[in-house]
Amino acid sequence: MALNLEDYIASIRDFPTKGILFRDVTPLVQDGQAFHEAIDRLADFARSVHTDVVVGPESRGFIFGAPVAYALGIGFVPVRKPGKLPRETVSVKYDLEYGSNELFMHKDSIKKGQRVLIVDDLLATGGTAVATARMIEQLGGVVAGVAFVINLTGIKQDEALKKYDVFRLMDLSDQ
Ligand SMILES: O=P(O)(O)OC[C@H]1O[C@H](OP(=O)(O)OP(=O)(O)O)[C@H](O)[C@@H]1O
Ligand SMILES: Nc1ncnc2[nH]cnc12
Repeated sequence: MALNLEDYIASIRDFPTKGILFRDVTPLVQDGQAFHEAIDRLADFARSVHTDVVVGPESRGFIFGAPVAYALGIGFVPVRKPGKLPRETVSVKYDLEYGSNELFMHKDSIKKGQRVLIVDDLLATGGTAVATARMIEQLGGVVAGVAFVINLTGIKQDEALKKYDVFRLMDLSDQ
């Protein structure tokens, strides 16, 4: 029988700062059956959009992205924070609620025309996903879809996400 994956998410008030309700995926990952089911369902979506390669943003995107790529027998590309990738990169700066951030990918990580699935644990403002999509497109890739374990509701999400096929395993409120 299918598990209720929402039961495996911990919610922590005022972490990492006051006013944030942190949705923690570690109980899901710690449970073999729940983790397996989450990856299977993300992998089904990946197949349905004809994914050639999976891209995952550091660091929680690695936890879900790499097993999805493995399940399909395709490659995984990490999106990293500043100062981590050793070879030639592309990068995109994006705004956070307070301040800004920059993400990087290796220049040779995506081949022209490849269908790319972005996988991450959680969609909040969409800043990370949109910045990642921009880099993929800059490299000549096609964003086949964007897949999350959790979609946070009640938060203003980047309109630029609307043009993509967005899939999530569950909706959870930001409050
Ligand atoms: O939709 P957004 O507003 O961009 O927020 C979602 C992103 O924030 C979190 O990562 P974080 O940058 O905290 O890094 P971590 O995975 O290393 O904890 C989460 O794992 C997503 O990648
Ligand atoms: N509320 C939240 N819980 C967990 N990760 C997050 N990343 C951004 N917002 C988050």
